[in-house]
Amino acid sequence: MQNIKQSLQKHMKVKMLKWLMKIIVARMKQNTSMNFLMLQCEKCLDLQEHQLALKPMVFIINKSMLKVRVVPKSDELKTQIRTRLLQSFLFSSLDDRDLEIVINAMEVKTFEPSSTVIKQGDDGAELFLVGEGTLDCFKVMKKGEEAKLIKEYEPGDAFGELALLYNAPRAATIKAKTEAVLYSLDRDTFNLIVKDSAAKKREKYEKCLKNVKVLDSVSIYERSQIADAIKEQKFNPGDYVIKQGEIGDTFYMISEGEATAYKIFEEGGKEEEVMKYTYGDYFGEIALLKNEPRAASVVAKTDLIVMKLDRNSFRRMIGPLEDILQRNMENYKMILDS
Ligand SMILES: Nc1ncnc2c1ncn2[C@@H]1O[C@@H]2COP(=O)(O)O[C@H]2[C@H]1O
Repeated sequence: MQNIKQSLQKHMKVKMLKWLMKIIVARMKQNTSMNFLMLQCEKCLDLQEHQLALKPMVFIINKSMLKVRVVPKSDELKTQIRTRLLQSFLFSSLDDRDLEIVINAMEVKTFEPSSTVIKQGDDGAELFLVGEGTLDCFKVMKKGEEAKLIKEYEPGDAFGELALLYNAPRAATIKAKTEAVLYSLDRDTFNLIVKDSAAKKREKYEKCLKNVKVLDSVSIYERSQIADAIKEQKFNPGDYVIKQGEIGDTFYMISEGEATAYKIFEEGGKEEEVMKYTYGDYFGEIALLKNEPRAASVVAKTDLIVMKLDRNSFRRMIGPLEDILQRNMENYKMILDS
């Protein structure tokens, strides 16, 4: 208790400290949930003034009180887990401190080829991150039907998050295809560190992604995975999002505003408008599909917000839509030829 008090002292005034210590003691006595404690903190604190103090404070409380799970492991293993976590979309928005907690809590589990890791319909209490090996995901779409193979997992992919996010039974069956080394994360640590930000991100971007026409054929589940991988960027009118001739590593979808594409057709020539983009449109795919420099510039016409995917996410999420993208690329030619 003294430790908690000392750590908290660094972050807040005496009055607030007294109040917070009261809550902590009450929480200890009643075993109140962390969410309840957070709610009380948010209600009672003037967030404007104390927003900065809130995060370190909650972190300290979490660490001190929830006895954050630590599974002892070597530095080498920690580095291996970190590498995989950084490849995973689900964990992409965690800061270093949260990553450290997740790494500490993870447990290594190995599975023989053909063994079942998760069974559709079961209760689930852990999420898995693939360290090594590949796995298959099967789903029974309608009662009485055979399970269909819907997905393959490779190192850096995470699965088993739905049961934890939505307190639902396992939505699919996952079987090891090769020998698999998995890092399992327990429900409590997931709830504490990953759940809120992951759920908010999915909710926010799933809505915008529904308006991206090229993703019409993508399943609801795949759309939520794209949401995990998205990074957002804002531009002012006149800003260049993409410059013709540059190397490109990013795919863009517009969630707000408008943009215009310009192309210089011959050396020393002027930029000519070739395309207009609005809400739900995408651009930046040619450089990624063809491994060529940017074929045109794209400039923000209004205030612009884009959802970005990097090359790796694009390959894994949008790559299967290559046919549609190629067909759409033909449209550019038609516009330019007409
Ligand atoms: N189309 C899909 N529908 C539901 N779950 C899927 C699908 N594709 C992959 N999965 C994964 O399969 C996992 C099964 O366990 P969960 O329901 O906890 O979480 C699920 C997802 O991580």
